[in-house]
Amino acid sequence: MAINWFRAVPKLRHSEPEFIRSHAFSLSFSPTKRAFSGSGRIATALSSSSSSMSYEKELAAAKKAASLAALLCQAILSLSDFITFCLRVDFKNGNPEHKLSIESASNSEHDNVICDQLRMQNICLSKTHVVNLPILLPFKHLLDNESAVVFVYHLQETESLYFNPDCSLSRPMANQYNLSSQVDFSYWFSLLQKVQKALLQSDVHSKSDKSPVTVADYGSQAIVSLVLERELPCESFSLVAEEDSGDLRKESGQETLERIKKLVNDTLANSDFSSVSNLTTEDVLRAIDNGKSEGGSSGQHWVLDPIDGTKGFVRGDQYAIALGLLDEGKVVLGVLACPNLPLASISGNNQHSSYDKVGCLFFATVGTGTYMQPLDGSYPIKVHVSATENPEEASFFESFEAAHSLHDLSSSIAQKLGVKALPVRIDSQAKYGALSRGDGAIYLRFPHKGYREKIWDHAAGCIVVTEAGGVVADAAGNPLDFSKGKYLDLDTGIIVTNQKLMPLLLKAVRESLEEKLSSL
Ligand SMILES: Nc1ncnc2c1ncn2[C@@H]1O[C@H](COP(=O)(O)O)[C@@H](O)[C@H]1OP(=O)(O)O
Ligand SMILES: [Mg+2]
Repeated sequence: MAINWFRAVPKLRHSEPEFIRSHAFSLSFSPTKRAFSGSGRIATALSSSSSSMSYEKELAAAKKAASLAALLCQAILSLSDFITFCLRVDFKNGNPEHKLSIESASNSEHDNVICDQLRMQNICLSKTHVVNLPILLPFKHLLDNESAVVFVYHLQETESLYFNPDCSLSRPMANQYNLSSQVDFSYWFSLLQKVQKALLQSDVHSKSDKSPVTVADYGSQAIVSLVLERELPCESFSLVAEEDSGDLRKESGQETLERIKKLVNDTLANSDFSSVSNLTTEDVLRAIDNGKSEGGSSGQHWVLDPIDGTKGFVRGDQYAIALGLLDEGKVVLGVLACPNLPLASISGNNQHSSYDKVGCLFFATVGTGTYMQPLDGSYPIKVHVSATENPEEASFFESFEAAHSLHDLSSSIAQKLGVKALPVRIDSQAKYGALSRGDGAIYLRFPHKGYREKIWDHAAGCIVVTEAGGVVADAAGNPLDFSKGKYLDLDTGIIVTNQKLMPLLLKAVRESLEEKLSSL
């Protein structure tokens, strides 16, 4: 039995009559489900928060926009004519120069170029072969590197093979294929040597303008921009976003633009925005270019990363659609859609989860806490950062990509703190989401010298963590300043943890940075 809780029209900052009518809602509490439910567009948000109504309208629009963009990205990932195969060889020696990455689209020039090159090497590599190819080779001999990771993709299947310096395979791959380090890799060694030669000879590792990530990036930005504009009609709508339409307006961008238009229209047609789904290419370009704002310290600015963690997206791992709202230079609202993030904990200590349910939406408004909602639309729950005071129990997150953050420095900091667990390496602001629900207790990010952090890479994540009780700071302990335009003014790194661990973490960071400096 559901108890009728109340029926109300929320107090609004902007009081358009039409808006008020459409946002009247009813809210009920079900003792059996122990949850609120409701009708009306912001009932879900209200069921989880009643203390501050000021950003409800924006939050509802942002959740909708991010969820739709996530849907678009997932749809793109599942399109068979986009990702027929992708072979990526990533040398884990911390040197970004040593990367070899192929993205390919069916019947595209890339497929043909790769296959031609391989044929010249007497390797007949059809798409099926690529998919079934268990690339088991000792990269150590091949490239004289410490270790290597090879990813083979086909549609949504992703297999990650970890090779250790002794040529053995790391789990779970070894288990999956029932292999041991005694397996003779010599055949694969010679095959892959040829594959590598072919790949290096072919000029295919430039980003294709038809690559799924390009289409998803632009498509996601167009959708978020359209939904926000539609839901929040306001003269001073301002969006600071990563992409602009420059390349799409060129002759060479026309085919990609058509694909984006179709995917955006299809996504909108299947949503409650079906009335906006007949967009022309000009509409799409205009929506993308809405994101040209520079941000700053006055007024309101939406901040969007349409696909944060593009490397993870291509690899089939973690990525996020990250949307924040700045009000007078402060982040007041954040939504993170993480389509591949398991609902269960991904902490280094969680050995048991099968991760069969994925897709999380994290959202927070200032002063009301952080909520996590499965992307399938079921009820949100309030989340909190880990309460641990003991660094030995704390597992920590860092970038998957060694090129994005100094793994050695994180390892030195973790060692000083006495952290026992291995680092959890995942892409994108999904790290902030996972941290906000206590999967791990620390996030360390130390980009290589010269890299400038952008506001869209941290705005949403920052409020999601702080509203869950965490602290986000630069390496000196200062809060991040989002009021300076597109960039964060940082020259060190970003550290995140709970309030109790922050003093210890800051001390370890300071000592490790000093050691690093003195060793130069
Ligand atoms: N050299 C770099 N150093 C640090 N971060 C980078 C670098 N290059 C790109 N990024 C950005 O880091 C973010 C992903 O970080 P993480 O390693 O945590 O997944 C992305 O926003 C990515 O940009 P982009 O969004 O353009 O791919
Ligand atoms: Mg990003």
